[in-house]
Amino acid sequence: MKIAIASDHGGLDLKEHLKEYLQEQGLEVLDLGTHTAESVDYPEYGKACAEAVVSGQAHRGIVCCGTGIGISIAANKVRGARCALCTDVYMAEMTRRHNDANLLALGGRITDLDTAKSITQVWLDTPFEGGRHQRRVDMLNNM
Ligand SMILES: O=C(CO)[C@H](O)[C@H](O)[C@H](O)COP(=O)(O)O
Repeated sequence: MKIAIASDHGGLDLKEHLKEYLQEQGLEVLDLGTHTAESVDYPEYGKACAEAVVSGQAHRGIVCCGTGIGISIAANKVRGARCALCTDVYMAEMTRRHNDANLLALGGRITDLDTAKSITQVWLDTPFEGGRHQRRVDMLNNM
């Protein structure tokens, strides 16, 4: 599986650690930046990551900013993106089971690395349930 990953400066450290974590598992990572601690604008990075997923360049995407909020808002502006900001593993599980979330947002200033790794693992491993949830995802996709 190929994972696109992007962050602003507030999510940079978390992005770098998660990139390493994903690569250790043999996953291919498409790193869309940012690459330095210089202040940048999260909309650009959220958009780039969501576009990589929606276009099929990557299977899934992970976006990080300080809280995960701004960059998730940006990603969700891209048609076909279903980006879920998760702060615990239950949210990660449910957003895969019910929302078929194709992007995960995390906050580098609010979620510690071990928790972020657990969230990421559950989000990677949990399948979409389909059924009644497919109808709702179709509604989201048609908005
Ligand atoms: O978008 C955000 C708030 O939800 C992110 O946390 C950003 O990383 C943050 O706004 C960046 O703030 P900074 O003061 O420019 O570092």
